[in-house]
Amino acid sequence: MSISAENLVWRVGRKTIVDDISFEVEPGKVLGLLGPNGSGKSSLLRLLAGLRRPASGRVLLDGTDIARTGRRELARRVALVQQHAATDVNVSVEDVVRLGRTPHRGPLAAWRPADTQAVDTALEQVGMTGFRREAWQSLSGGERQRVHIARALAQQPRELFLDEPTNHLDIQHQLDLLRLVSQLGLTTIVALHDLNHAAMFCDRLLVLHRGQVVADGIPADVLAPDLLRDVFRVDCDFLRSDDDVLRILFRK
Ligand SMILES: Nc1ncnc2c1ncn2[C@@H]1O[C@H](COP(=O)(O)OP(=O)(O)OP(=O)(O)O)[C@@H](O)[C@H]1O
Repeated sequence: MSISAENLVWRVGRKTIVDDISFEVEPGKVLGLLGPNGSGKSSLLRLLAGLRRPASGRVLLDGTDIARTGRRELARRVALVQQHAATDVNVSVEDVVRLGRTPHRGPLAAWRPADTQAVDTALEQVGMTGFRREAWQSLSGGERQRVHIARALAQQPRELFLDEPTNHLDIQHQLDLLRLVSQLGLTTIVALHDLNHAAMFCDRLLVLHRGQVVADGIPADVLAPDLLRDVFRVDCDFLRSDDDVLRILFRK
């Protein structure tokens, strides 16, 4: 397994936000994290990336507990793009993406051709090469989102965690981004709200409700009418497209 969570629990005060969550992701697969607002998706991603310590349970990367992995080593291996990721003003797009190289470089190490290559490739992958000299603060919300993803890709992680990466993007860029993510070959965990996108681009889905896993499986099994009614409070019909992908039609 690339990454696994074992009985993860995270609390704030007396409130249990992540409640005994376990799952595994095979190398190179895309796991979609679904759930209503406040169900614990972002909290779980932060635990997986080592930004929060679980109250109990553990996160394993190739069988090693991340609590025993150094911060730098972890940063070379996993990248998290958070919602509303902030970046300092007065920097260029390229500067932001170059930050992704930090875990790979020593404190006084010279910038290497491999670093330039990683930055160039990452900008290209998200379609932002033409913006590299632009000021960060001049970008639209969607462009900023793509640059943050480029920074994560420049990190050249093996595990990529994305928290609602499409939420500022127009429909073309939403589809481009999810297509890119699904083709990278990285072990990816992506929190999404669009259930159709989850069905199109994820190998597996994990559905959270009130901090617990209520479904785990392939999209065709997980996205069932009962689950959508009970967890998301919506009624819907299902179709199969010509390319055999599930399509959810929401009722008015
Ligand atoms: N640091 C914190 N302190 C207090 N409560 C928190 C903290 N972080 C998260 N929570 C609470 O935990 C619950 C889950 O939040 P989380 O952001 O993980 O959910 P989510 O599924 O990502 O939601 P959304 O879809 O709205 O982004 C929410 O009720 C939130 O208010």
